[in-house]
Amino acid sequence: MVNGKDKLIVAIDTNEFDKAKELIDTLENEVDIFKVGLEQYVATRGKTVDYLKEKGKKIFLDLKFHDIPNTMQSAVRAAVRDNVWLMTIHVSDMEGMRQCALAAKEEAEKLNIEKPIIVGVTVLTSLSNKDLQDIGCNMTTEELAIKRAKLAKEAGIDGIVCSAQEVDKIVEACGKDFVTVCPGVRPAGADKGDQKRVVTPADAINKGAHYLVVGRPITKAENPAQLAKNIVNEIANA
Ligand SMILES: O=C(O)c1cc(=O)[nH]c(=O)n1[C@@H]1O[C@H](COP(=O)(O)O)[C@@H](O)[C@H]1O
Repeated sequence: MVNGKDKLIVAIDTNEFDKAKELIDTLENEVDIFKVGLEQYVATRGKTVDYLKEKGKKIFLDLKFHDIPNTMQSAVRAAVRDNVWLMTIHVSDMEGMRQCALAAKEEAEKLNIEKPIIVGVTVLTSLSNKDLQDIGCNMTTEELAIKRAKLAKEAGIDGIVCSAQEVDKIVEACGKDFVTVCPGVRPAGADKGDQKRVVTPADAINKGAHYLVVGRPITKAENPAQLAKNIVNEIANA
């Protein structure tokens, strides 16, 4: 039986530090891994990262770097120095991804600390096939996610972010040690919000996802700790 707490990542998407702190305190017994994303990081200038460190929690820094190779690798080095556990870049050109993978390794070795896991975002879970067509991409979300996962692996990135809808195909293509992080997770009957490719926690685990990212279903719940507990149990029983 898997430990649900090792698989659940809660996204603290709020633009106030006090609200983030309140959520972290409320969830501290149920959740070990928290995601600090763009909204929270920019609004609080990274203050939440410091608070999570004080609490001894694992930090997923989700800033989805995408830029020229030199800028990306330099930002990755800074994140390594901040000692985060996992971080995102976008699956982009091979040179950019290769430089990020190398930079993380070099910087961690220099500091003698554990290298953060680097994952590349394949196709956002808020996108559908039609959205891809609209921006000039004639592939399905699944085809593009698999293609990008293979590219990330070839470039030396540790894993990817994808919808659990396609995670089984990615595990098949890239192997079960290639880290898979799946947002767009919704307990049965929960509001989808802007997510289009959603999967329940149990189905995501059964399809091979290593980590599940859940935000609003927990953070907007009347009792976030209870919701987190339910999801942890659903993962463990999957
Ligand atoms: O990189 C991510 O974490 C991410 C990638 C993706 O494809 N889809 C996606 O929703 N996310 C993030 O996962 C979280 C999902 O939040 P909820 O939709 O509220 O559960 C948000 O913080 C998103 O920024």
